[in-house]
Amino acid sequence: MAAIHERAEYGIGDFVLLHELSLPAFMDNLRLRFEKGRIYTYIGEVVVSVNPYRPMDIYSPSYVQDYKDREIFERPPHIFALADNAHKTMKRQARDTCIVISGESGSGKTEASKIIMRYIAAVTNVGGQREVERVKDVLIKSNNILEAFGNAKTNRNDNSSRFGKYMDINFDFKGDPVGGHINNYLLEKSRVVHQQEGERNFHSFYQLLSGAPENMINDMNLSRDPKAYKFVNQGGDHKVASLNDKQDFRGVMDAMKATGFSLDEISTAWQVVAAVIHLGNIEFVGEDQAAVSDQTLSSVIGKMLQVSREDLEKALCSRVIAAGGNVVDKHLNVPESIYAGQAFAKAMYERLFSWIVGKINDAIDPKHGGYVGKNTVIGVLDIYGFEIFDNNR
Ligand SMILES: Nc1ncnc2c1ncn2[C@@H]1O[C@H](COP(=O)(O)OP(=O)(O)OP(=O)(O)O)[C@@H](O)[C@H]1O
Repeated sequence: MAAIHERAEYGIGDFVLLHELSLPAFMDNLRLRFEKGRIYTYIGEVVVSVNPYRPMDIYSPSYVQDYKDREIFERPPHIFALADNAHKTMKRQARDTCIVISGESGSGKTEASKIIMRYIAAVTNVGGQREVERVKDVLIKSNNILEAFGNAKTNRNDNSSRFGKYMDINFDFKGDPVGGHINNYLLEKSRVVHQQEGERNFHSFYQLLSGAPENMINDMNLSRDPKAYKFVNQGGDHKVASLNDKQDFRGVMDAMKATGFSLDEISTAWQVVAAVIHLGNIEFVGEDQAAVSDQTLSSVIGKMLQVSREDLEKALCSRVIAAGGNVVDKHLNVPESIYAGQAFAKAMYERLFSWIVGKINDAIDPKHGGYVGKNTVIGVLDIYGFEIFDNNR
């Protein structure tokens, strides 16, 4: 049992063995263990994890070896044991397994899912097959891309996932990863046009502004200062000490290339981000019939989206109505056009995100590497945490 491997001073390693089953006893044990640097505690086969908010030297290769092919209660509580158990069960019983990670925002769910993936990557493919290495590489690198476009700084977490993720990793009969699939759901698209005090838009916007090379910035008619753009400056200070947007931009570019995005596709993705940034600054004039006030700006956005200025303005300032078999364009007034612009920005960004996830899925589709045999999956559900907003949109 877990307790055998840890001295009493570290508290009880499995809550099932607590002498008294009460909330205070539970919390006292959790606190004691945390103070002694033990962030993981079991409740049977469930792992309770307390976010240390500091790097811990407990994920190195020697720890991987300590947990590899062991039974869950053989070693002190660790998320590696859970990952190993899922992998072993799947292999031994040829049965699909699922790991559910839940907790409030900032509690460490996404980090936990990455630790699980890195553990699985470390203990598989002893044979060194190239395709398995490629799949593992894409699975790990795709996190950079997903986080750039789907994570944001919130008041609770500098790198908060603003979408839910369910990821399947497919394994062959030997237990080596041969592919995967990511289901994303409920991207918080309202953030594209509105951020609360102290929060930011998705990282991608700031990464583009600070990391893109000069010629790209010029081609997109951008200035580097987020304060110049309404959709990215509502939360106040855009600098986040724990993030390096410039460096992260390069990381995302590398990850996109490694995942199989063509240069053209990468450029298109950033152009959509630039178009959204510019869209926030569009203003409208007019009484009943709104018109875009700065046509130079609508030309720039049109260029990013490869549509004419006229078509873009029409999309923002009118809507199509079908009545009695007739289809007519109805002019919008200024508030309606502002609303249309915001809806357009949100829809475009959401589609961009889904398209990116689709591209990653193409790259890790088991059939991509020619795998046709039977496979089993480990599913990892990382569902975003609960928060209380001033305004729940
Ligand atoms: N095991 C860990 N070791 C060290 N630091 C950690 C660990 N887990 C989480 N952290 C720290 O806590 C931060 C928040 O964790 P994470 O983003 O995983 O939370 P989350 O539960 O996924 O939040 P959200 O629901 O907002 O996405 C991380 O950026 C990291 O700094």
